[in-house]
Amino acid sequence: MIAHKTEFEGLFILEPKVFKDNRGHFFESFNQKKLTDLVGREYQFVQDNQSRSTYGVVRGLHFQTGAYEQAKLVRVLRGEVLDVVVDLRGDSPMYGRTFSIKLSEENALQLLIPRGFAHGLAVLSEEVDFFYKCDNFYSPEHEGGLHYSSLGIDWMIPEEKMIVSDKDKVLPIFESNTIR
Ligand SMILES: Cc1cn([C@H]2C[C@H](O)[C@@H](COP(=O)(O)OP(=O)(O)O[C@H]3O[C@@H](C)C(=O)[C@@H](O)[C@H]3O)O2)c(=O)[nH]c1=O
Repeated sequence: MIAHKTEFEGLFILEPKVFKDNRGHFFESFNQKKLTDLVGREYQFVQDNQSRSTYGVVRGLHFQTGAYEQAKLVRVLRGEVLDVVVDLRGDSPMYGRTFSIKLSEENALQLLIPRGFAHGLAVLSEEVDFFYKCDNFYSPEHEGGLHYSSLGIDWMIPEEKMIVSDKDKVLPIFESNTIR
C-alpha cells in the first residue's frame, strides 16, 4: 500500500499493492496497522456502508457534525465514480477548497477523508457499488450538507442527466462562513 499525500492535511490517496496471477488478482483492501503507519494516526472504524447507484447519480455533499463527525475511507467495488471532498475545517489553510479524484474498480484507489470534510460522489459508469468505512456512527440528527452546485464543482455529468435525492436538492450552497 502506498499513501499519497495531498495538499490537504490528513487527506490521503491510498494505492493498494495488487498481486496479479493467472487466477485474477488479490490485494489488501484494509490493513489497520499499515494504514496507521502510513498516515501517522490511528483510525478506529466502527461502521461500514455500501451503496449502489446508476450513471448520473450524485450523492452529497454530506458530513456529520459535533460529536458525530466522521472520517471516511472510501472506495469503489464496481464501476467508476468522481469522488469529491470540500475542506470545511475552519482552521485549515485549504478551507473552502475542493479535491476531486476518479475512483474505480480498475485503479483500486481509496481516499482517506479526515473529519471536517464534506463528501460526495458522482457515478460515471453504468452502475457503481461504493463502499466506505466510517470512524463514527450514523446520526440523522447530526447530518449536514452542501448543495452539489457549490463552489463550481465539475461533477463530469451533464446537468440534465444528474439524479439527486430530494434531500440533497434542498441542501444549502456553500458560503464563505460555512463550517461543519
Ligand atoms: C448514511 C446512512 C444512511 N442511512 C439511511 C438513511 C436513509 O433512509 C437511507 C439513505 O440515506 P442517504 O440518502 O443519506 O444516503 P447517501 O446519500 O448515500 O448518503 C451518503 O452519501 C455519501 C456521499 C456520504 O459521504 C455518506 O456519509 C452518506 O452521507 O439510508 C442509514 O441507515 N445509515 C447511514 O449511515
